[in-house]
Amino acid sequence: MSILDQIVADKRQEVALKKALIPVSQLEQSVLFERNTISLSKRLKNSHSGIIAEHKRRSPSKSVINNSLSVQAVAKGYENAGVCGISVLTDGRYFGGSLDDLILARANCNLPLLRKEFIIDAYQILEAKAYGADAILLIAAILTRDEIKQFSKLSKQLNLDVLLEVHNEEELNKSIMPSLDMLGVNNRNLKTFEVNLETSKNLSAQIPNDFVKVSESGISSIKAIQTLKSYDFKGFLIGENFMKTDNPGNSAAQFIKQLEQ
Ligand SMILES: O=C(O)c1ccccc1NCC(=O)[C@H](O)[C@H](O)COP(=O)(O)O
Repeated sequence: MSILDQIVADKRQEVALKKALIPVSQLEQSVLFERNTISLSKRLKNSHSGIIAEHKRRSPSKSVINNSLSVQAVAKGYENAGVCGISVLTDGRYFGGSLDDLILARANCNLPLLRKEFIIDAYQILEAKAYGADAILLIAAILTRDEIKQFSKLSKQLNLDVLLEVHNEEELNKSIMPSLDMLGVNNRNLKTFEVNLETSKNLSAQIPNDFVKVSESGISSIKAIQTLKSYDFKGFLIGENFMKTDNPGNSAAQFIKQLEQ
């Protein structure tokens, strides 16, 4: 079984348990459920840097990245740096994240927040809204076309932006539909963890221009962003490169300063 299959199997158990413990009616009573969301895709369209900075403590490919910082400090640091949005990993078992991280990030910044999660059930989209997200991630590798349609339509009803993630042409072809806002190309193969920025470059021309193009994973240089921009990418999702430092906000600020020069 690949690690991705294992993550999804664990996620199904976790979601079943949560649904039994916290009913949808309770999620809908959250004060954040009625909040006006901020569109990440619109911000990216109008941004020069296009940086979506990630809060990431650890990962299956790198184990520990940074366990010593508070999500509050990281979110404030990223906001001060001028990033476009923040991605908050909420998976606990493999990434050391939680929904508490999402709500704490929400309380400490006014940026669009992406709930970075392995979404396999509509319940998790309601959770995202209840805990302060503005956007959700859908991963084509773990969903059928019908699920992508159902989940993205629900997200639009809740005013959440949708970032659909693909890694190859087959996933892209099965996924294209009007209820998506952003098309993300993950440079990391989630089955082997191999990272290659050529993946974004090779898929770009096949992504219709109606979608904001986002390149994800393995981005660690200004040169890489400049090259990806020439392939029409407007968003750049960066986790480890910022989080491995003592001050992710400062690292993001330096990055953005160099991009603006
Ligand atoms: O990061 C991993 O090792 C990983 C493994 C299995 C599934 C997903 C994984 N990462 C999620 C992400 O998409 C990244 O955190 C995100 O794109 C940022 O990547 P990076 O800048 O390389 O930290």
